[in-house]
Amino acid sequence: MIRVGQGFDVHQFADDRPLILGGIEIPHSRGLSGHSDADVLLHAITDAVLGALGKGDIGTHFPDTDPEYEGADSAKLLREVWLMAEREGFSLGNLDATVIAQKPKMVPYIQQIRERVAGLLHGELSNINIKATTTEHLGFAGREEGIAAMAVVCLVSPGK
Ligand SMILES: Nc1ccn([C@@H]2O[C@H](COP(=O)(O)O)[C@@H](O)[C@H]2O)c(=O)n1
Ligand SMILES: C[C@@]1(CO)OP(=O)(O)OP(=O)(O)OC[C@H]1O
Repeated sequence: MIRVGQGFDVHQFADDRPLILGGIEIPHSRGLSGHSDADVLLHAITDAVLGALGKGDIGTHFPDTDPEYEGADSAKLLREVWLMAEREGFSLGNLDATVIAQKPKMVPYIQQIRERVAGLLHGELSNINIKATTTEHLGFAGREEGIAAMAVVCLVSPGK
């Protein structure tokens, strides 16, 4: 069986926060605001996995009104969701994600993020593509007000 899901998320920049993207800390003058660590890329991937499973979205499973998730490590949230997928017999077919950010330059960190995501999803590097684009200074990302991320995930399970 093959299941496909997509995810999209946005977080606003905030001073005095580390920038966590794809489960790693990226050197930058500002981080992102959020109830959790605000890892916008892992949130998009988490939503894509939940979408593929037909199980709602990240806010339903981990409400931003629940103090348990205040400052949460988004890698742990993704691991929890990925365990649901594995329990249903799925493994990663492939994942493709895009970070939409005017800054910082993501290219130097893409490989490290791929390795981190591969570890979280028990996937092979060759099945995990992470890329980045600016918006040519247009819109909220272009004005460096925030970062967006989108992800598409394909899950596969043997049989049918
Ligand atoms: N935050 C970003 C944005 C883009 N890149 C890399 O630059 C390339 C060109 O971006 P454009 O938005 O001008 O098309 C893009 O393909 C990425 O390789 C980046 O590293 N970090
Ligand atoms: C991750 C959660 C939970 O801490 O909070 P945020 O970091 O605010 O992220 P968002 O993508 O707005 O929604 C999902 C959440 O409920």
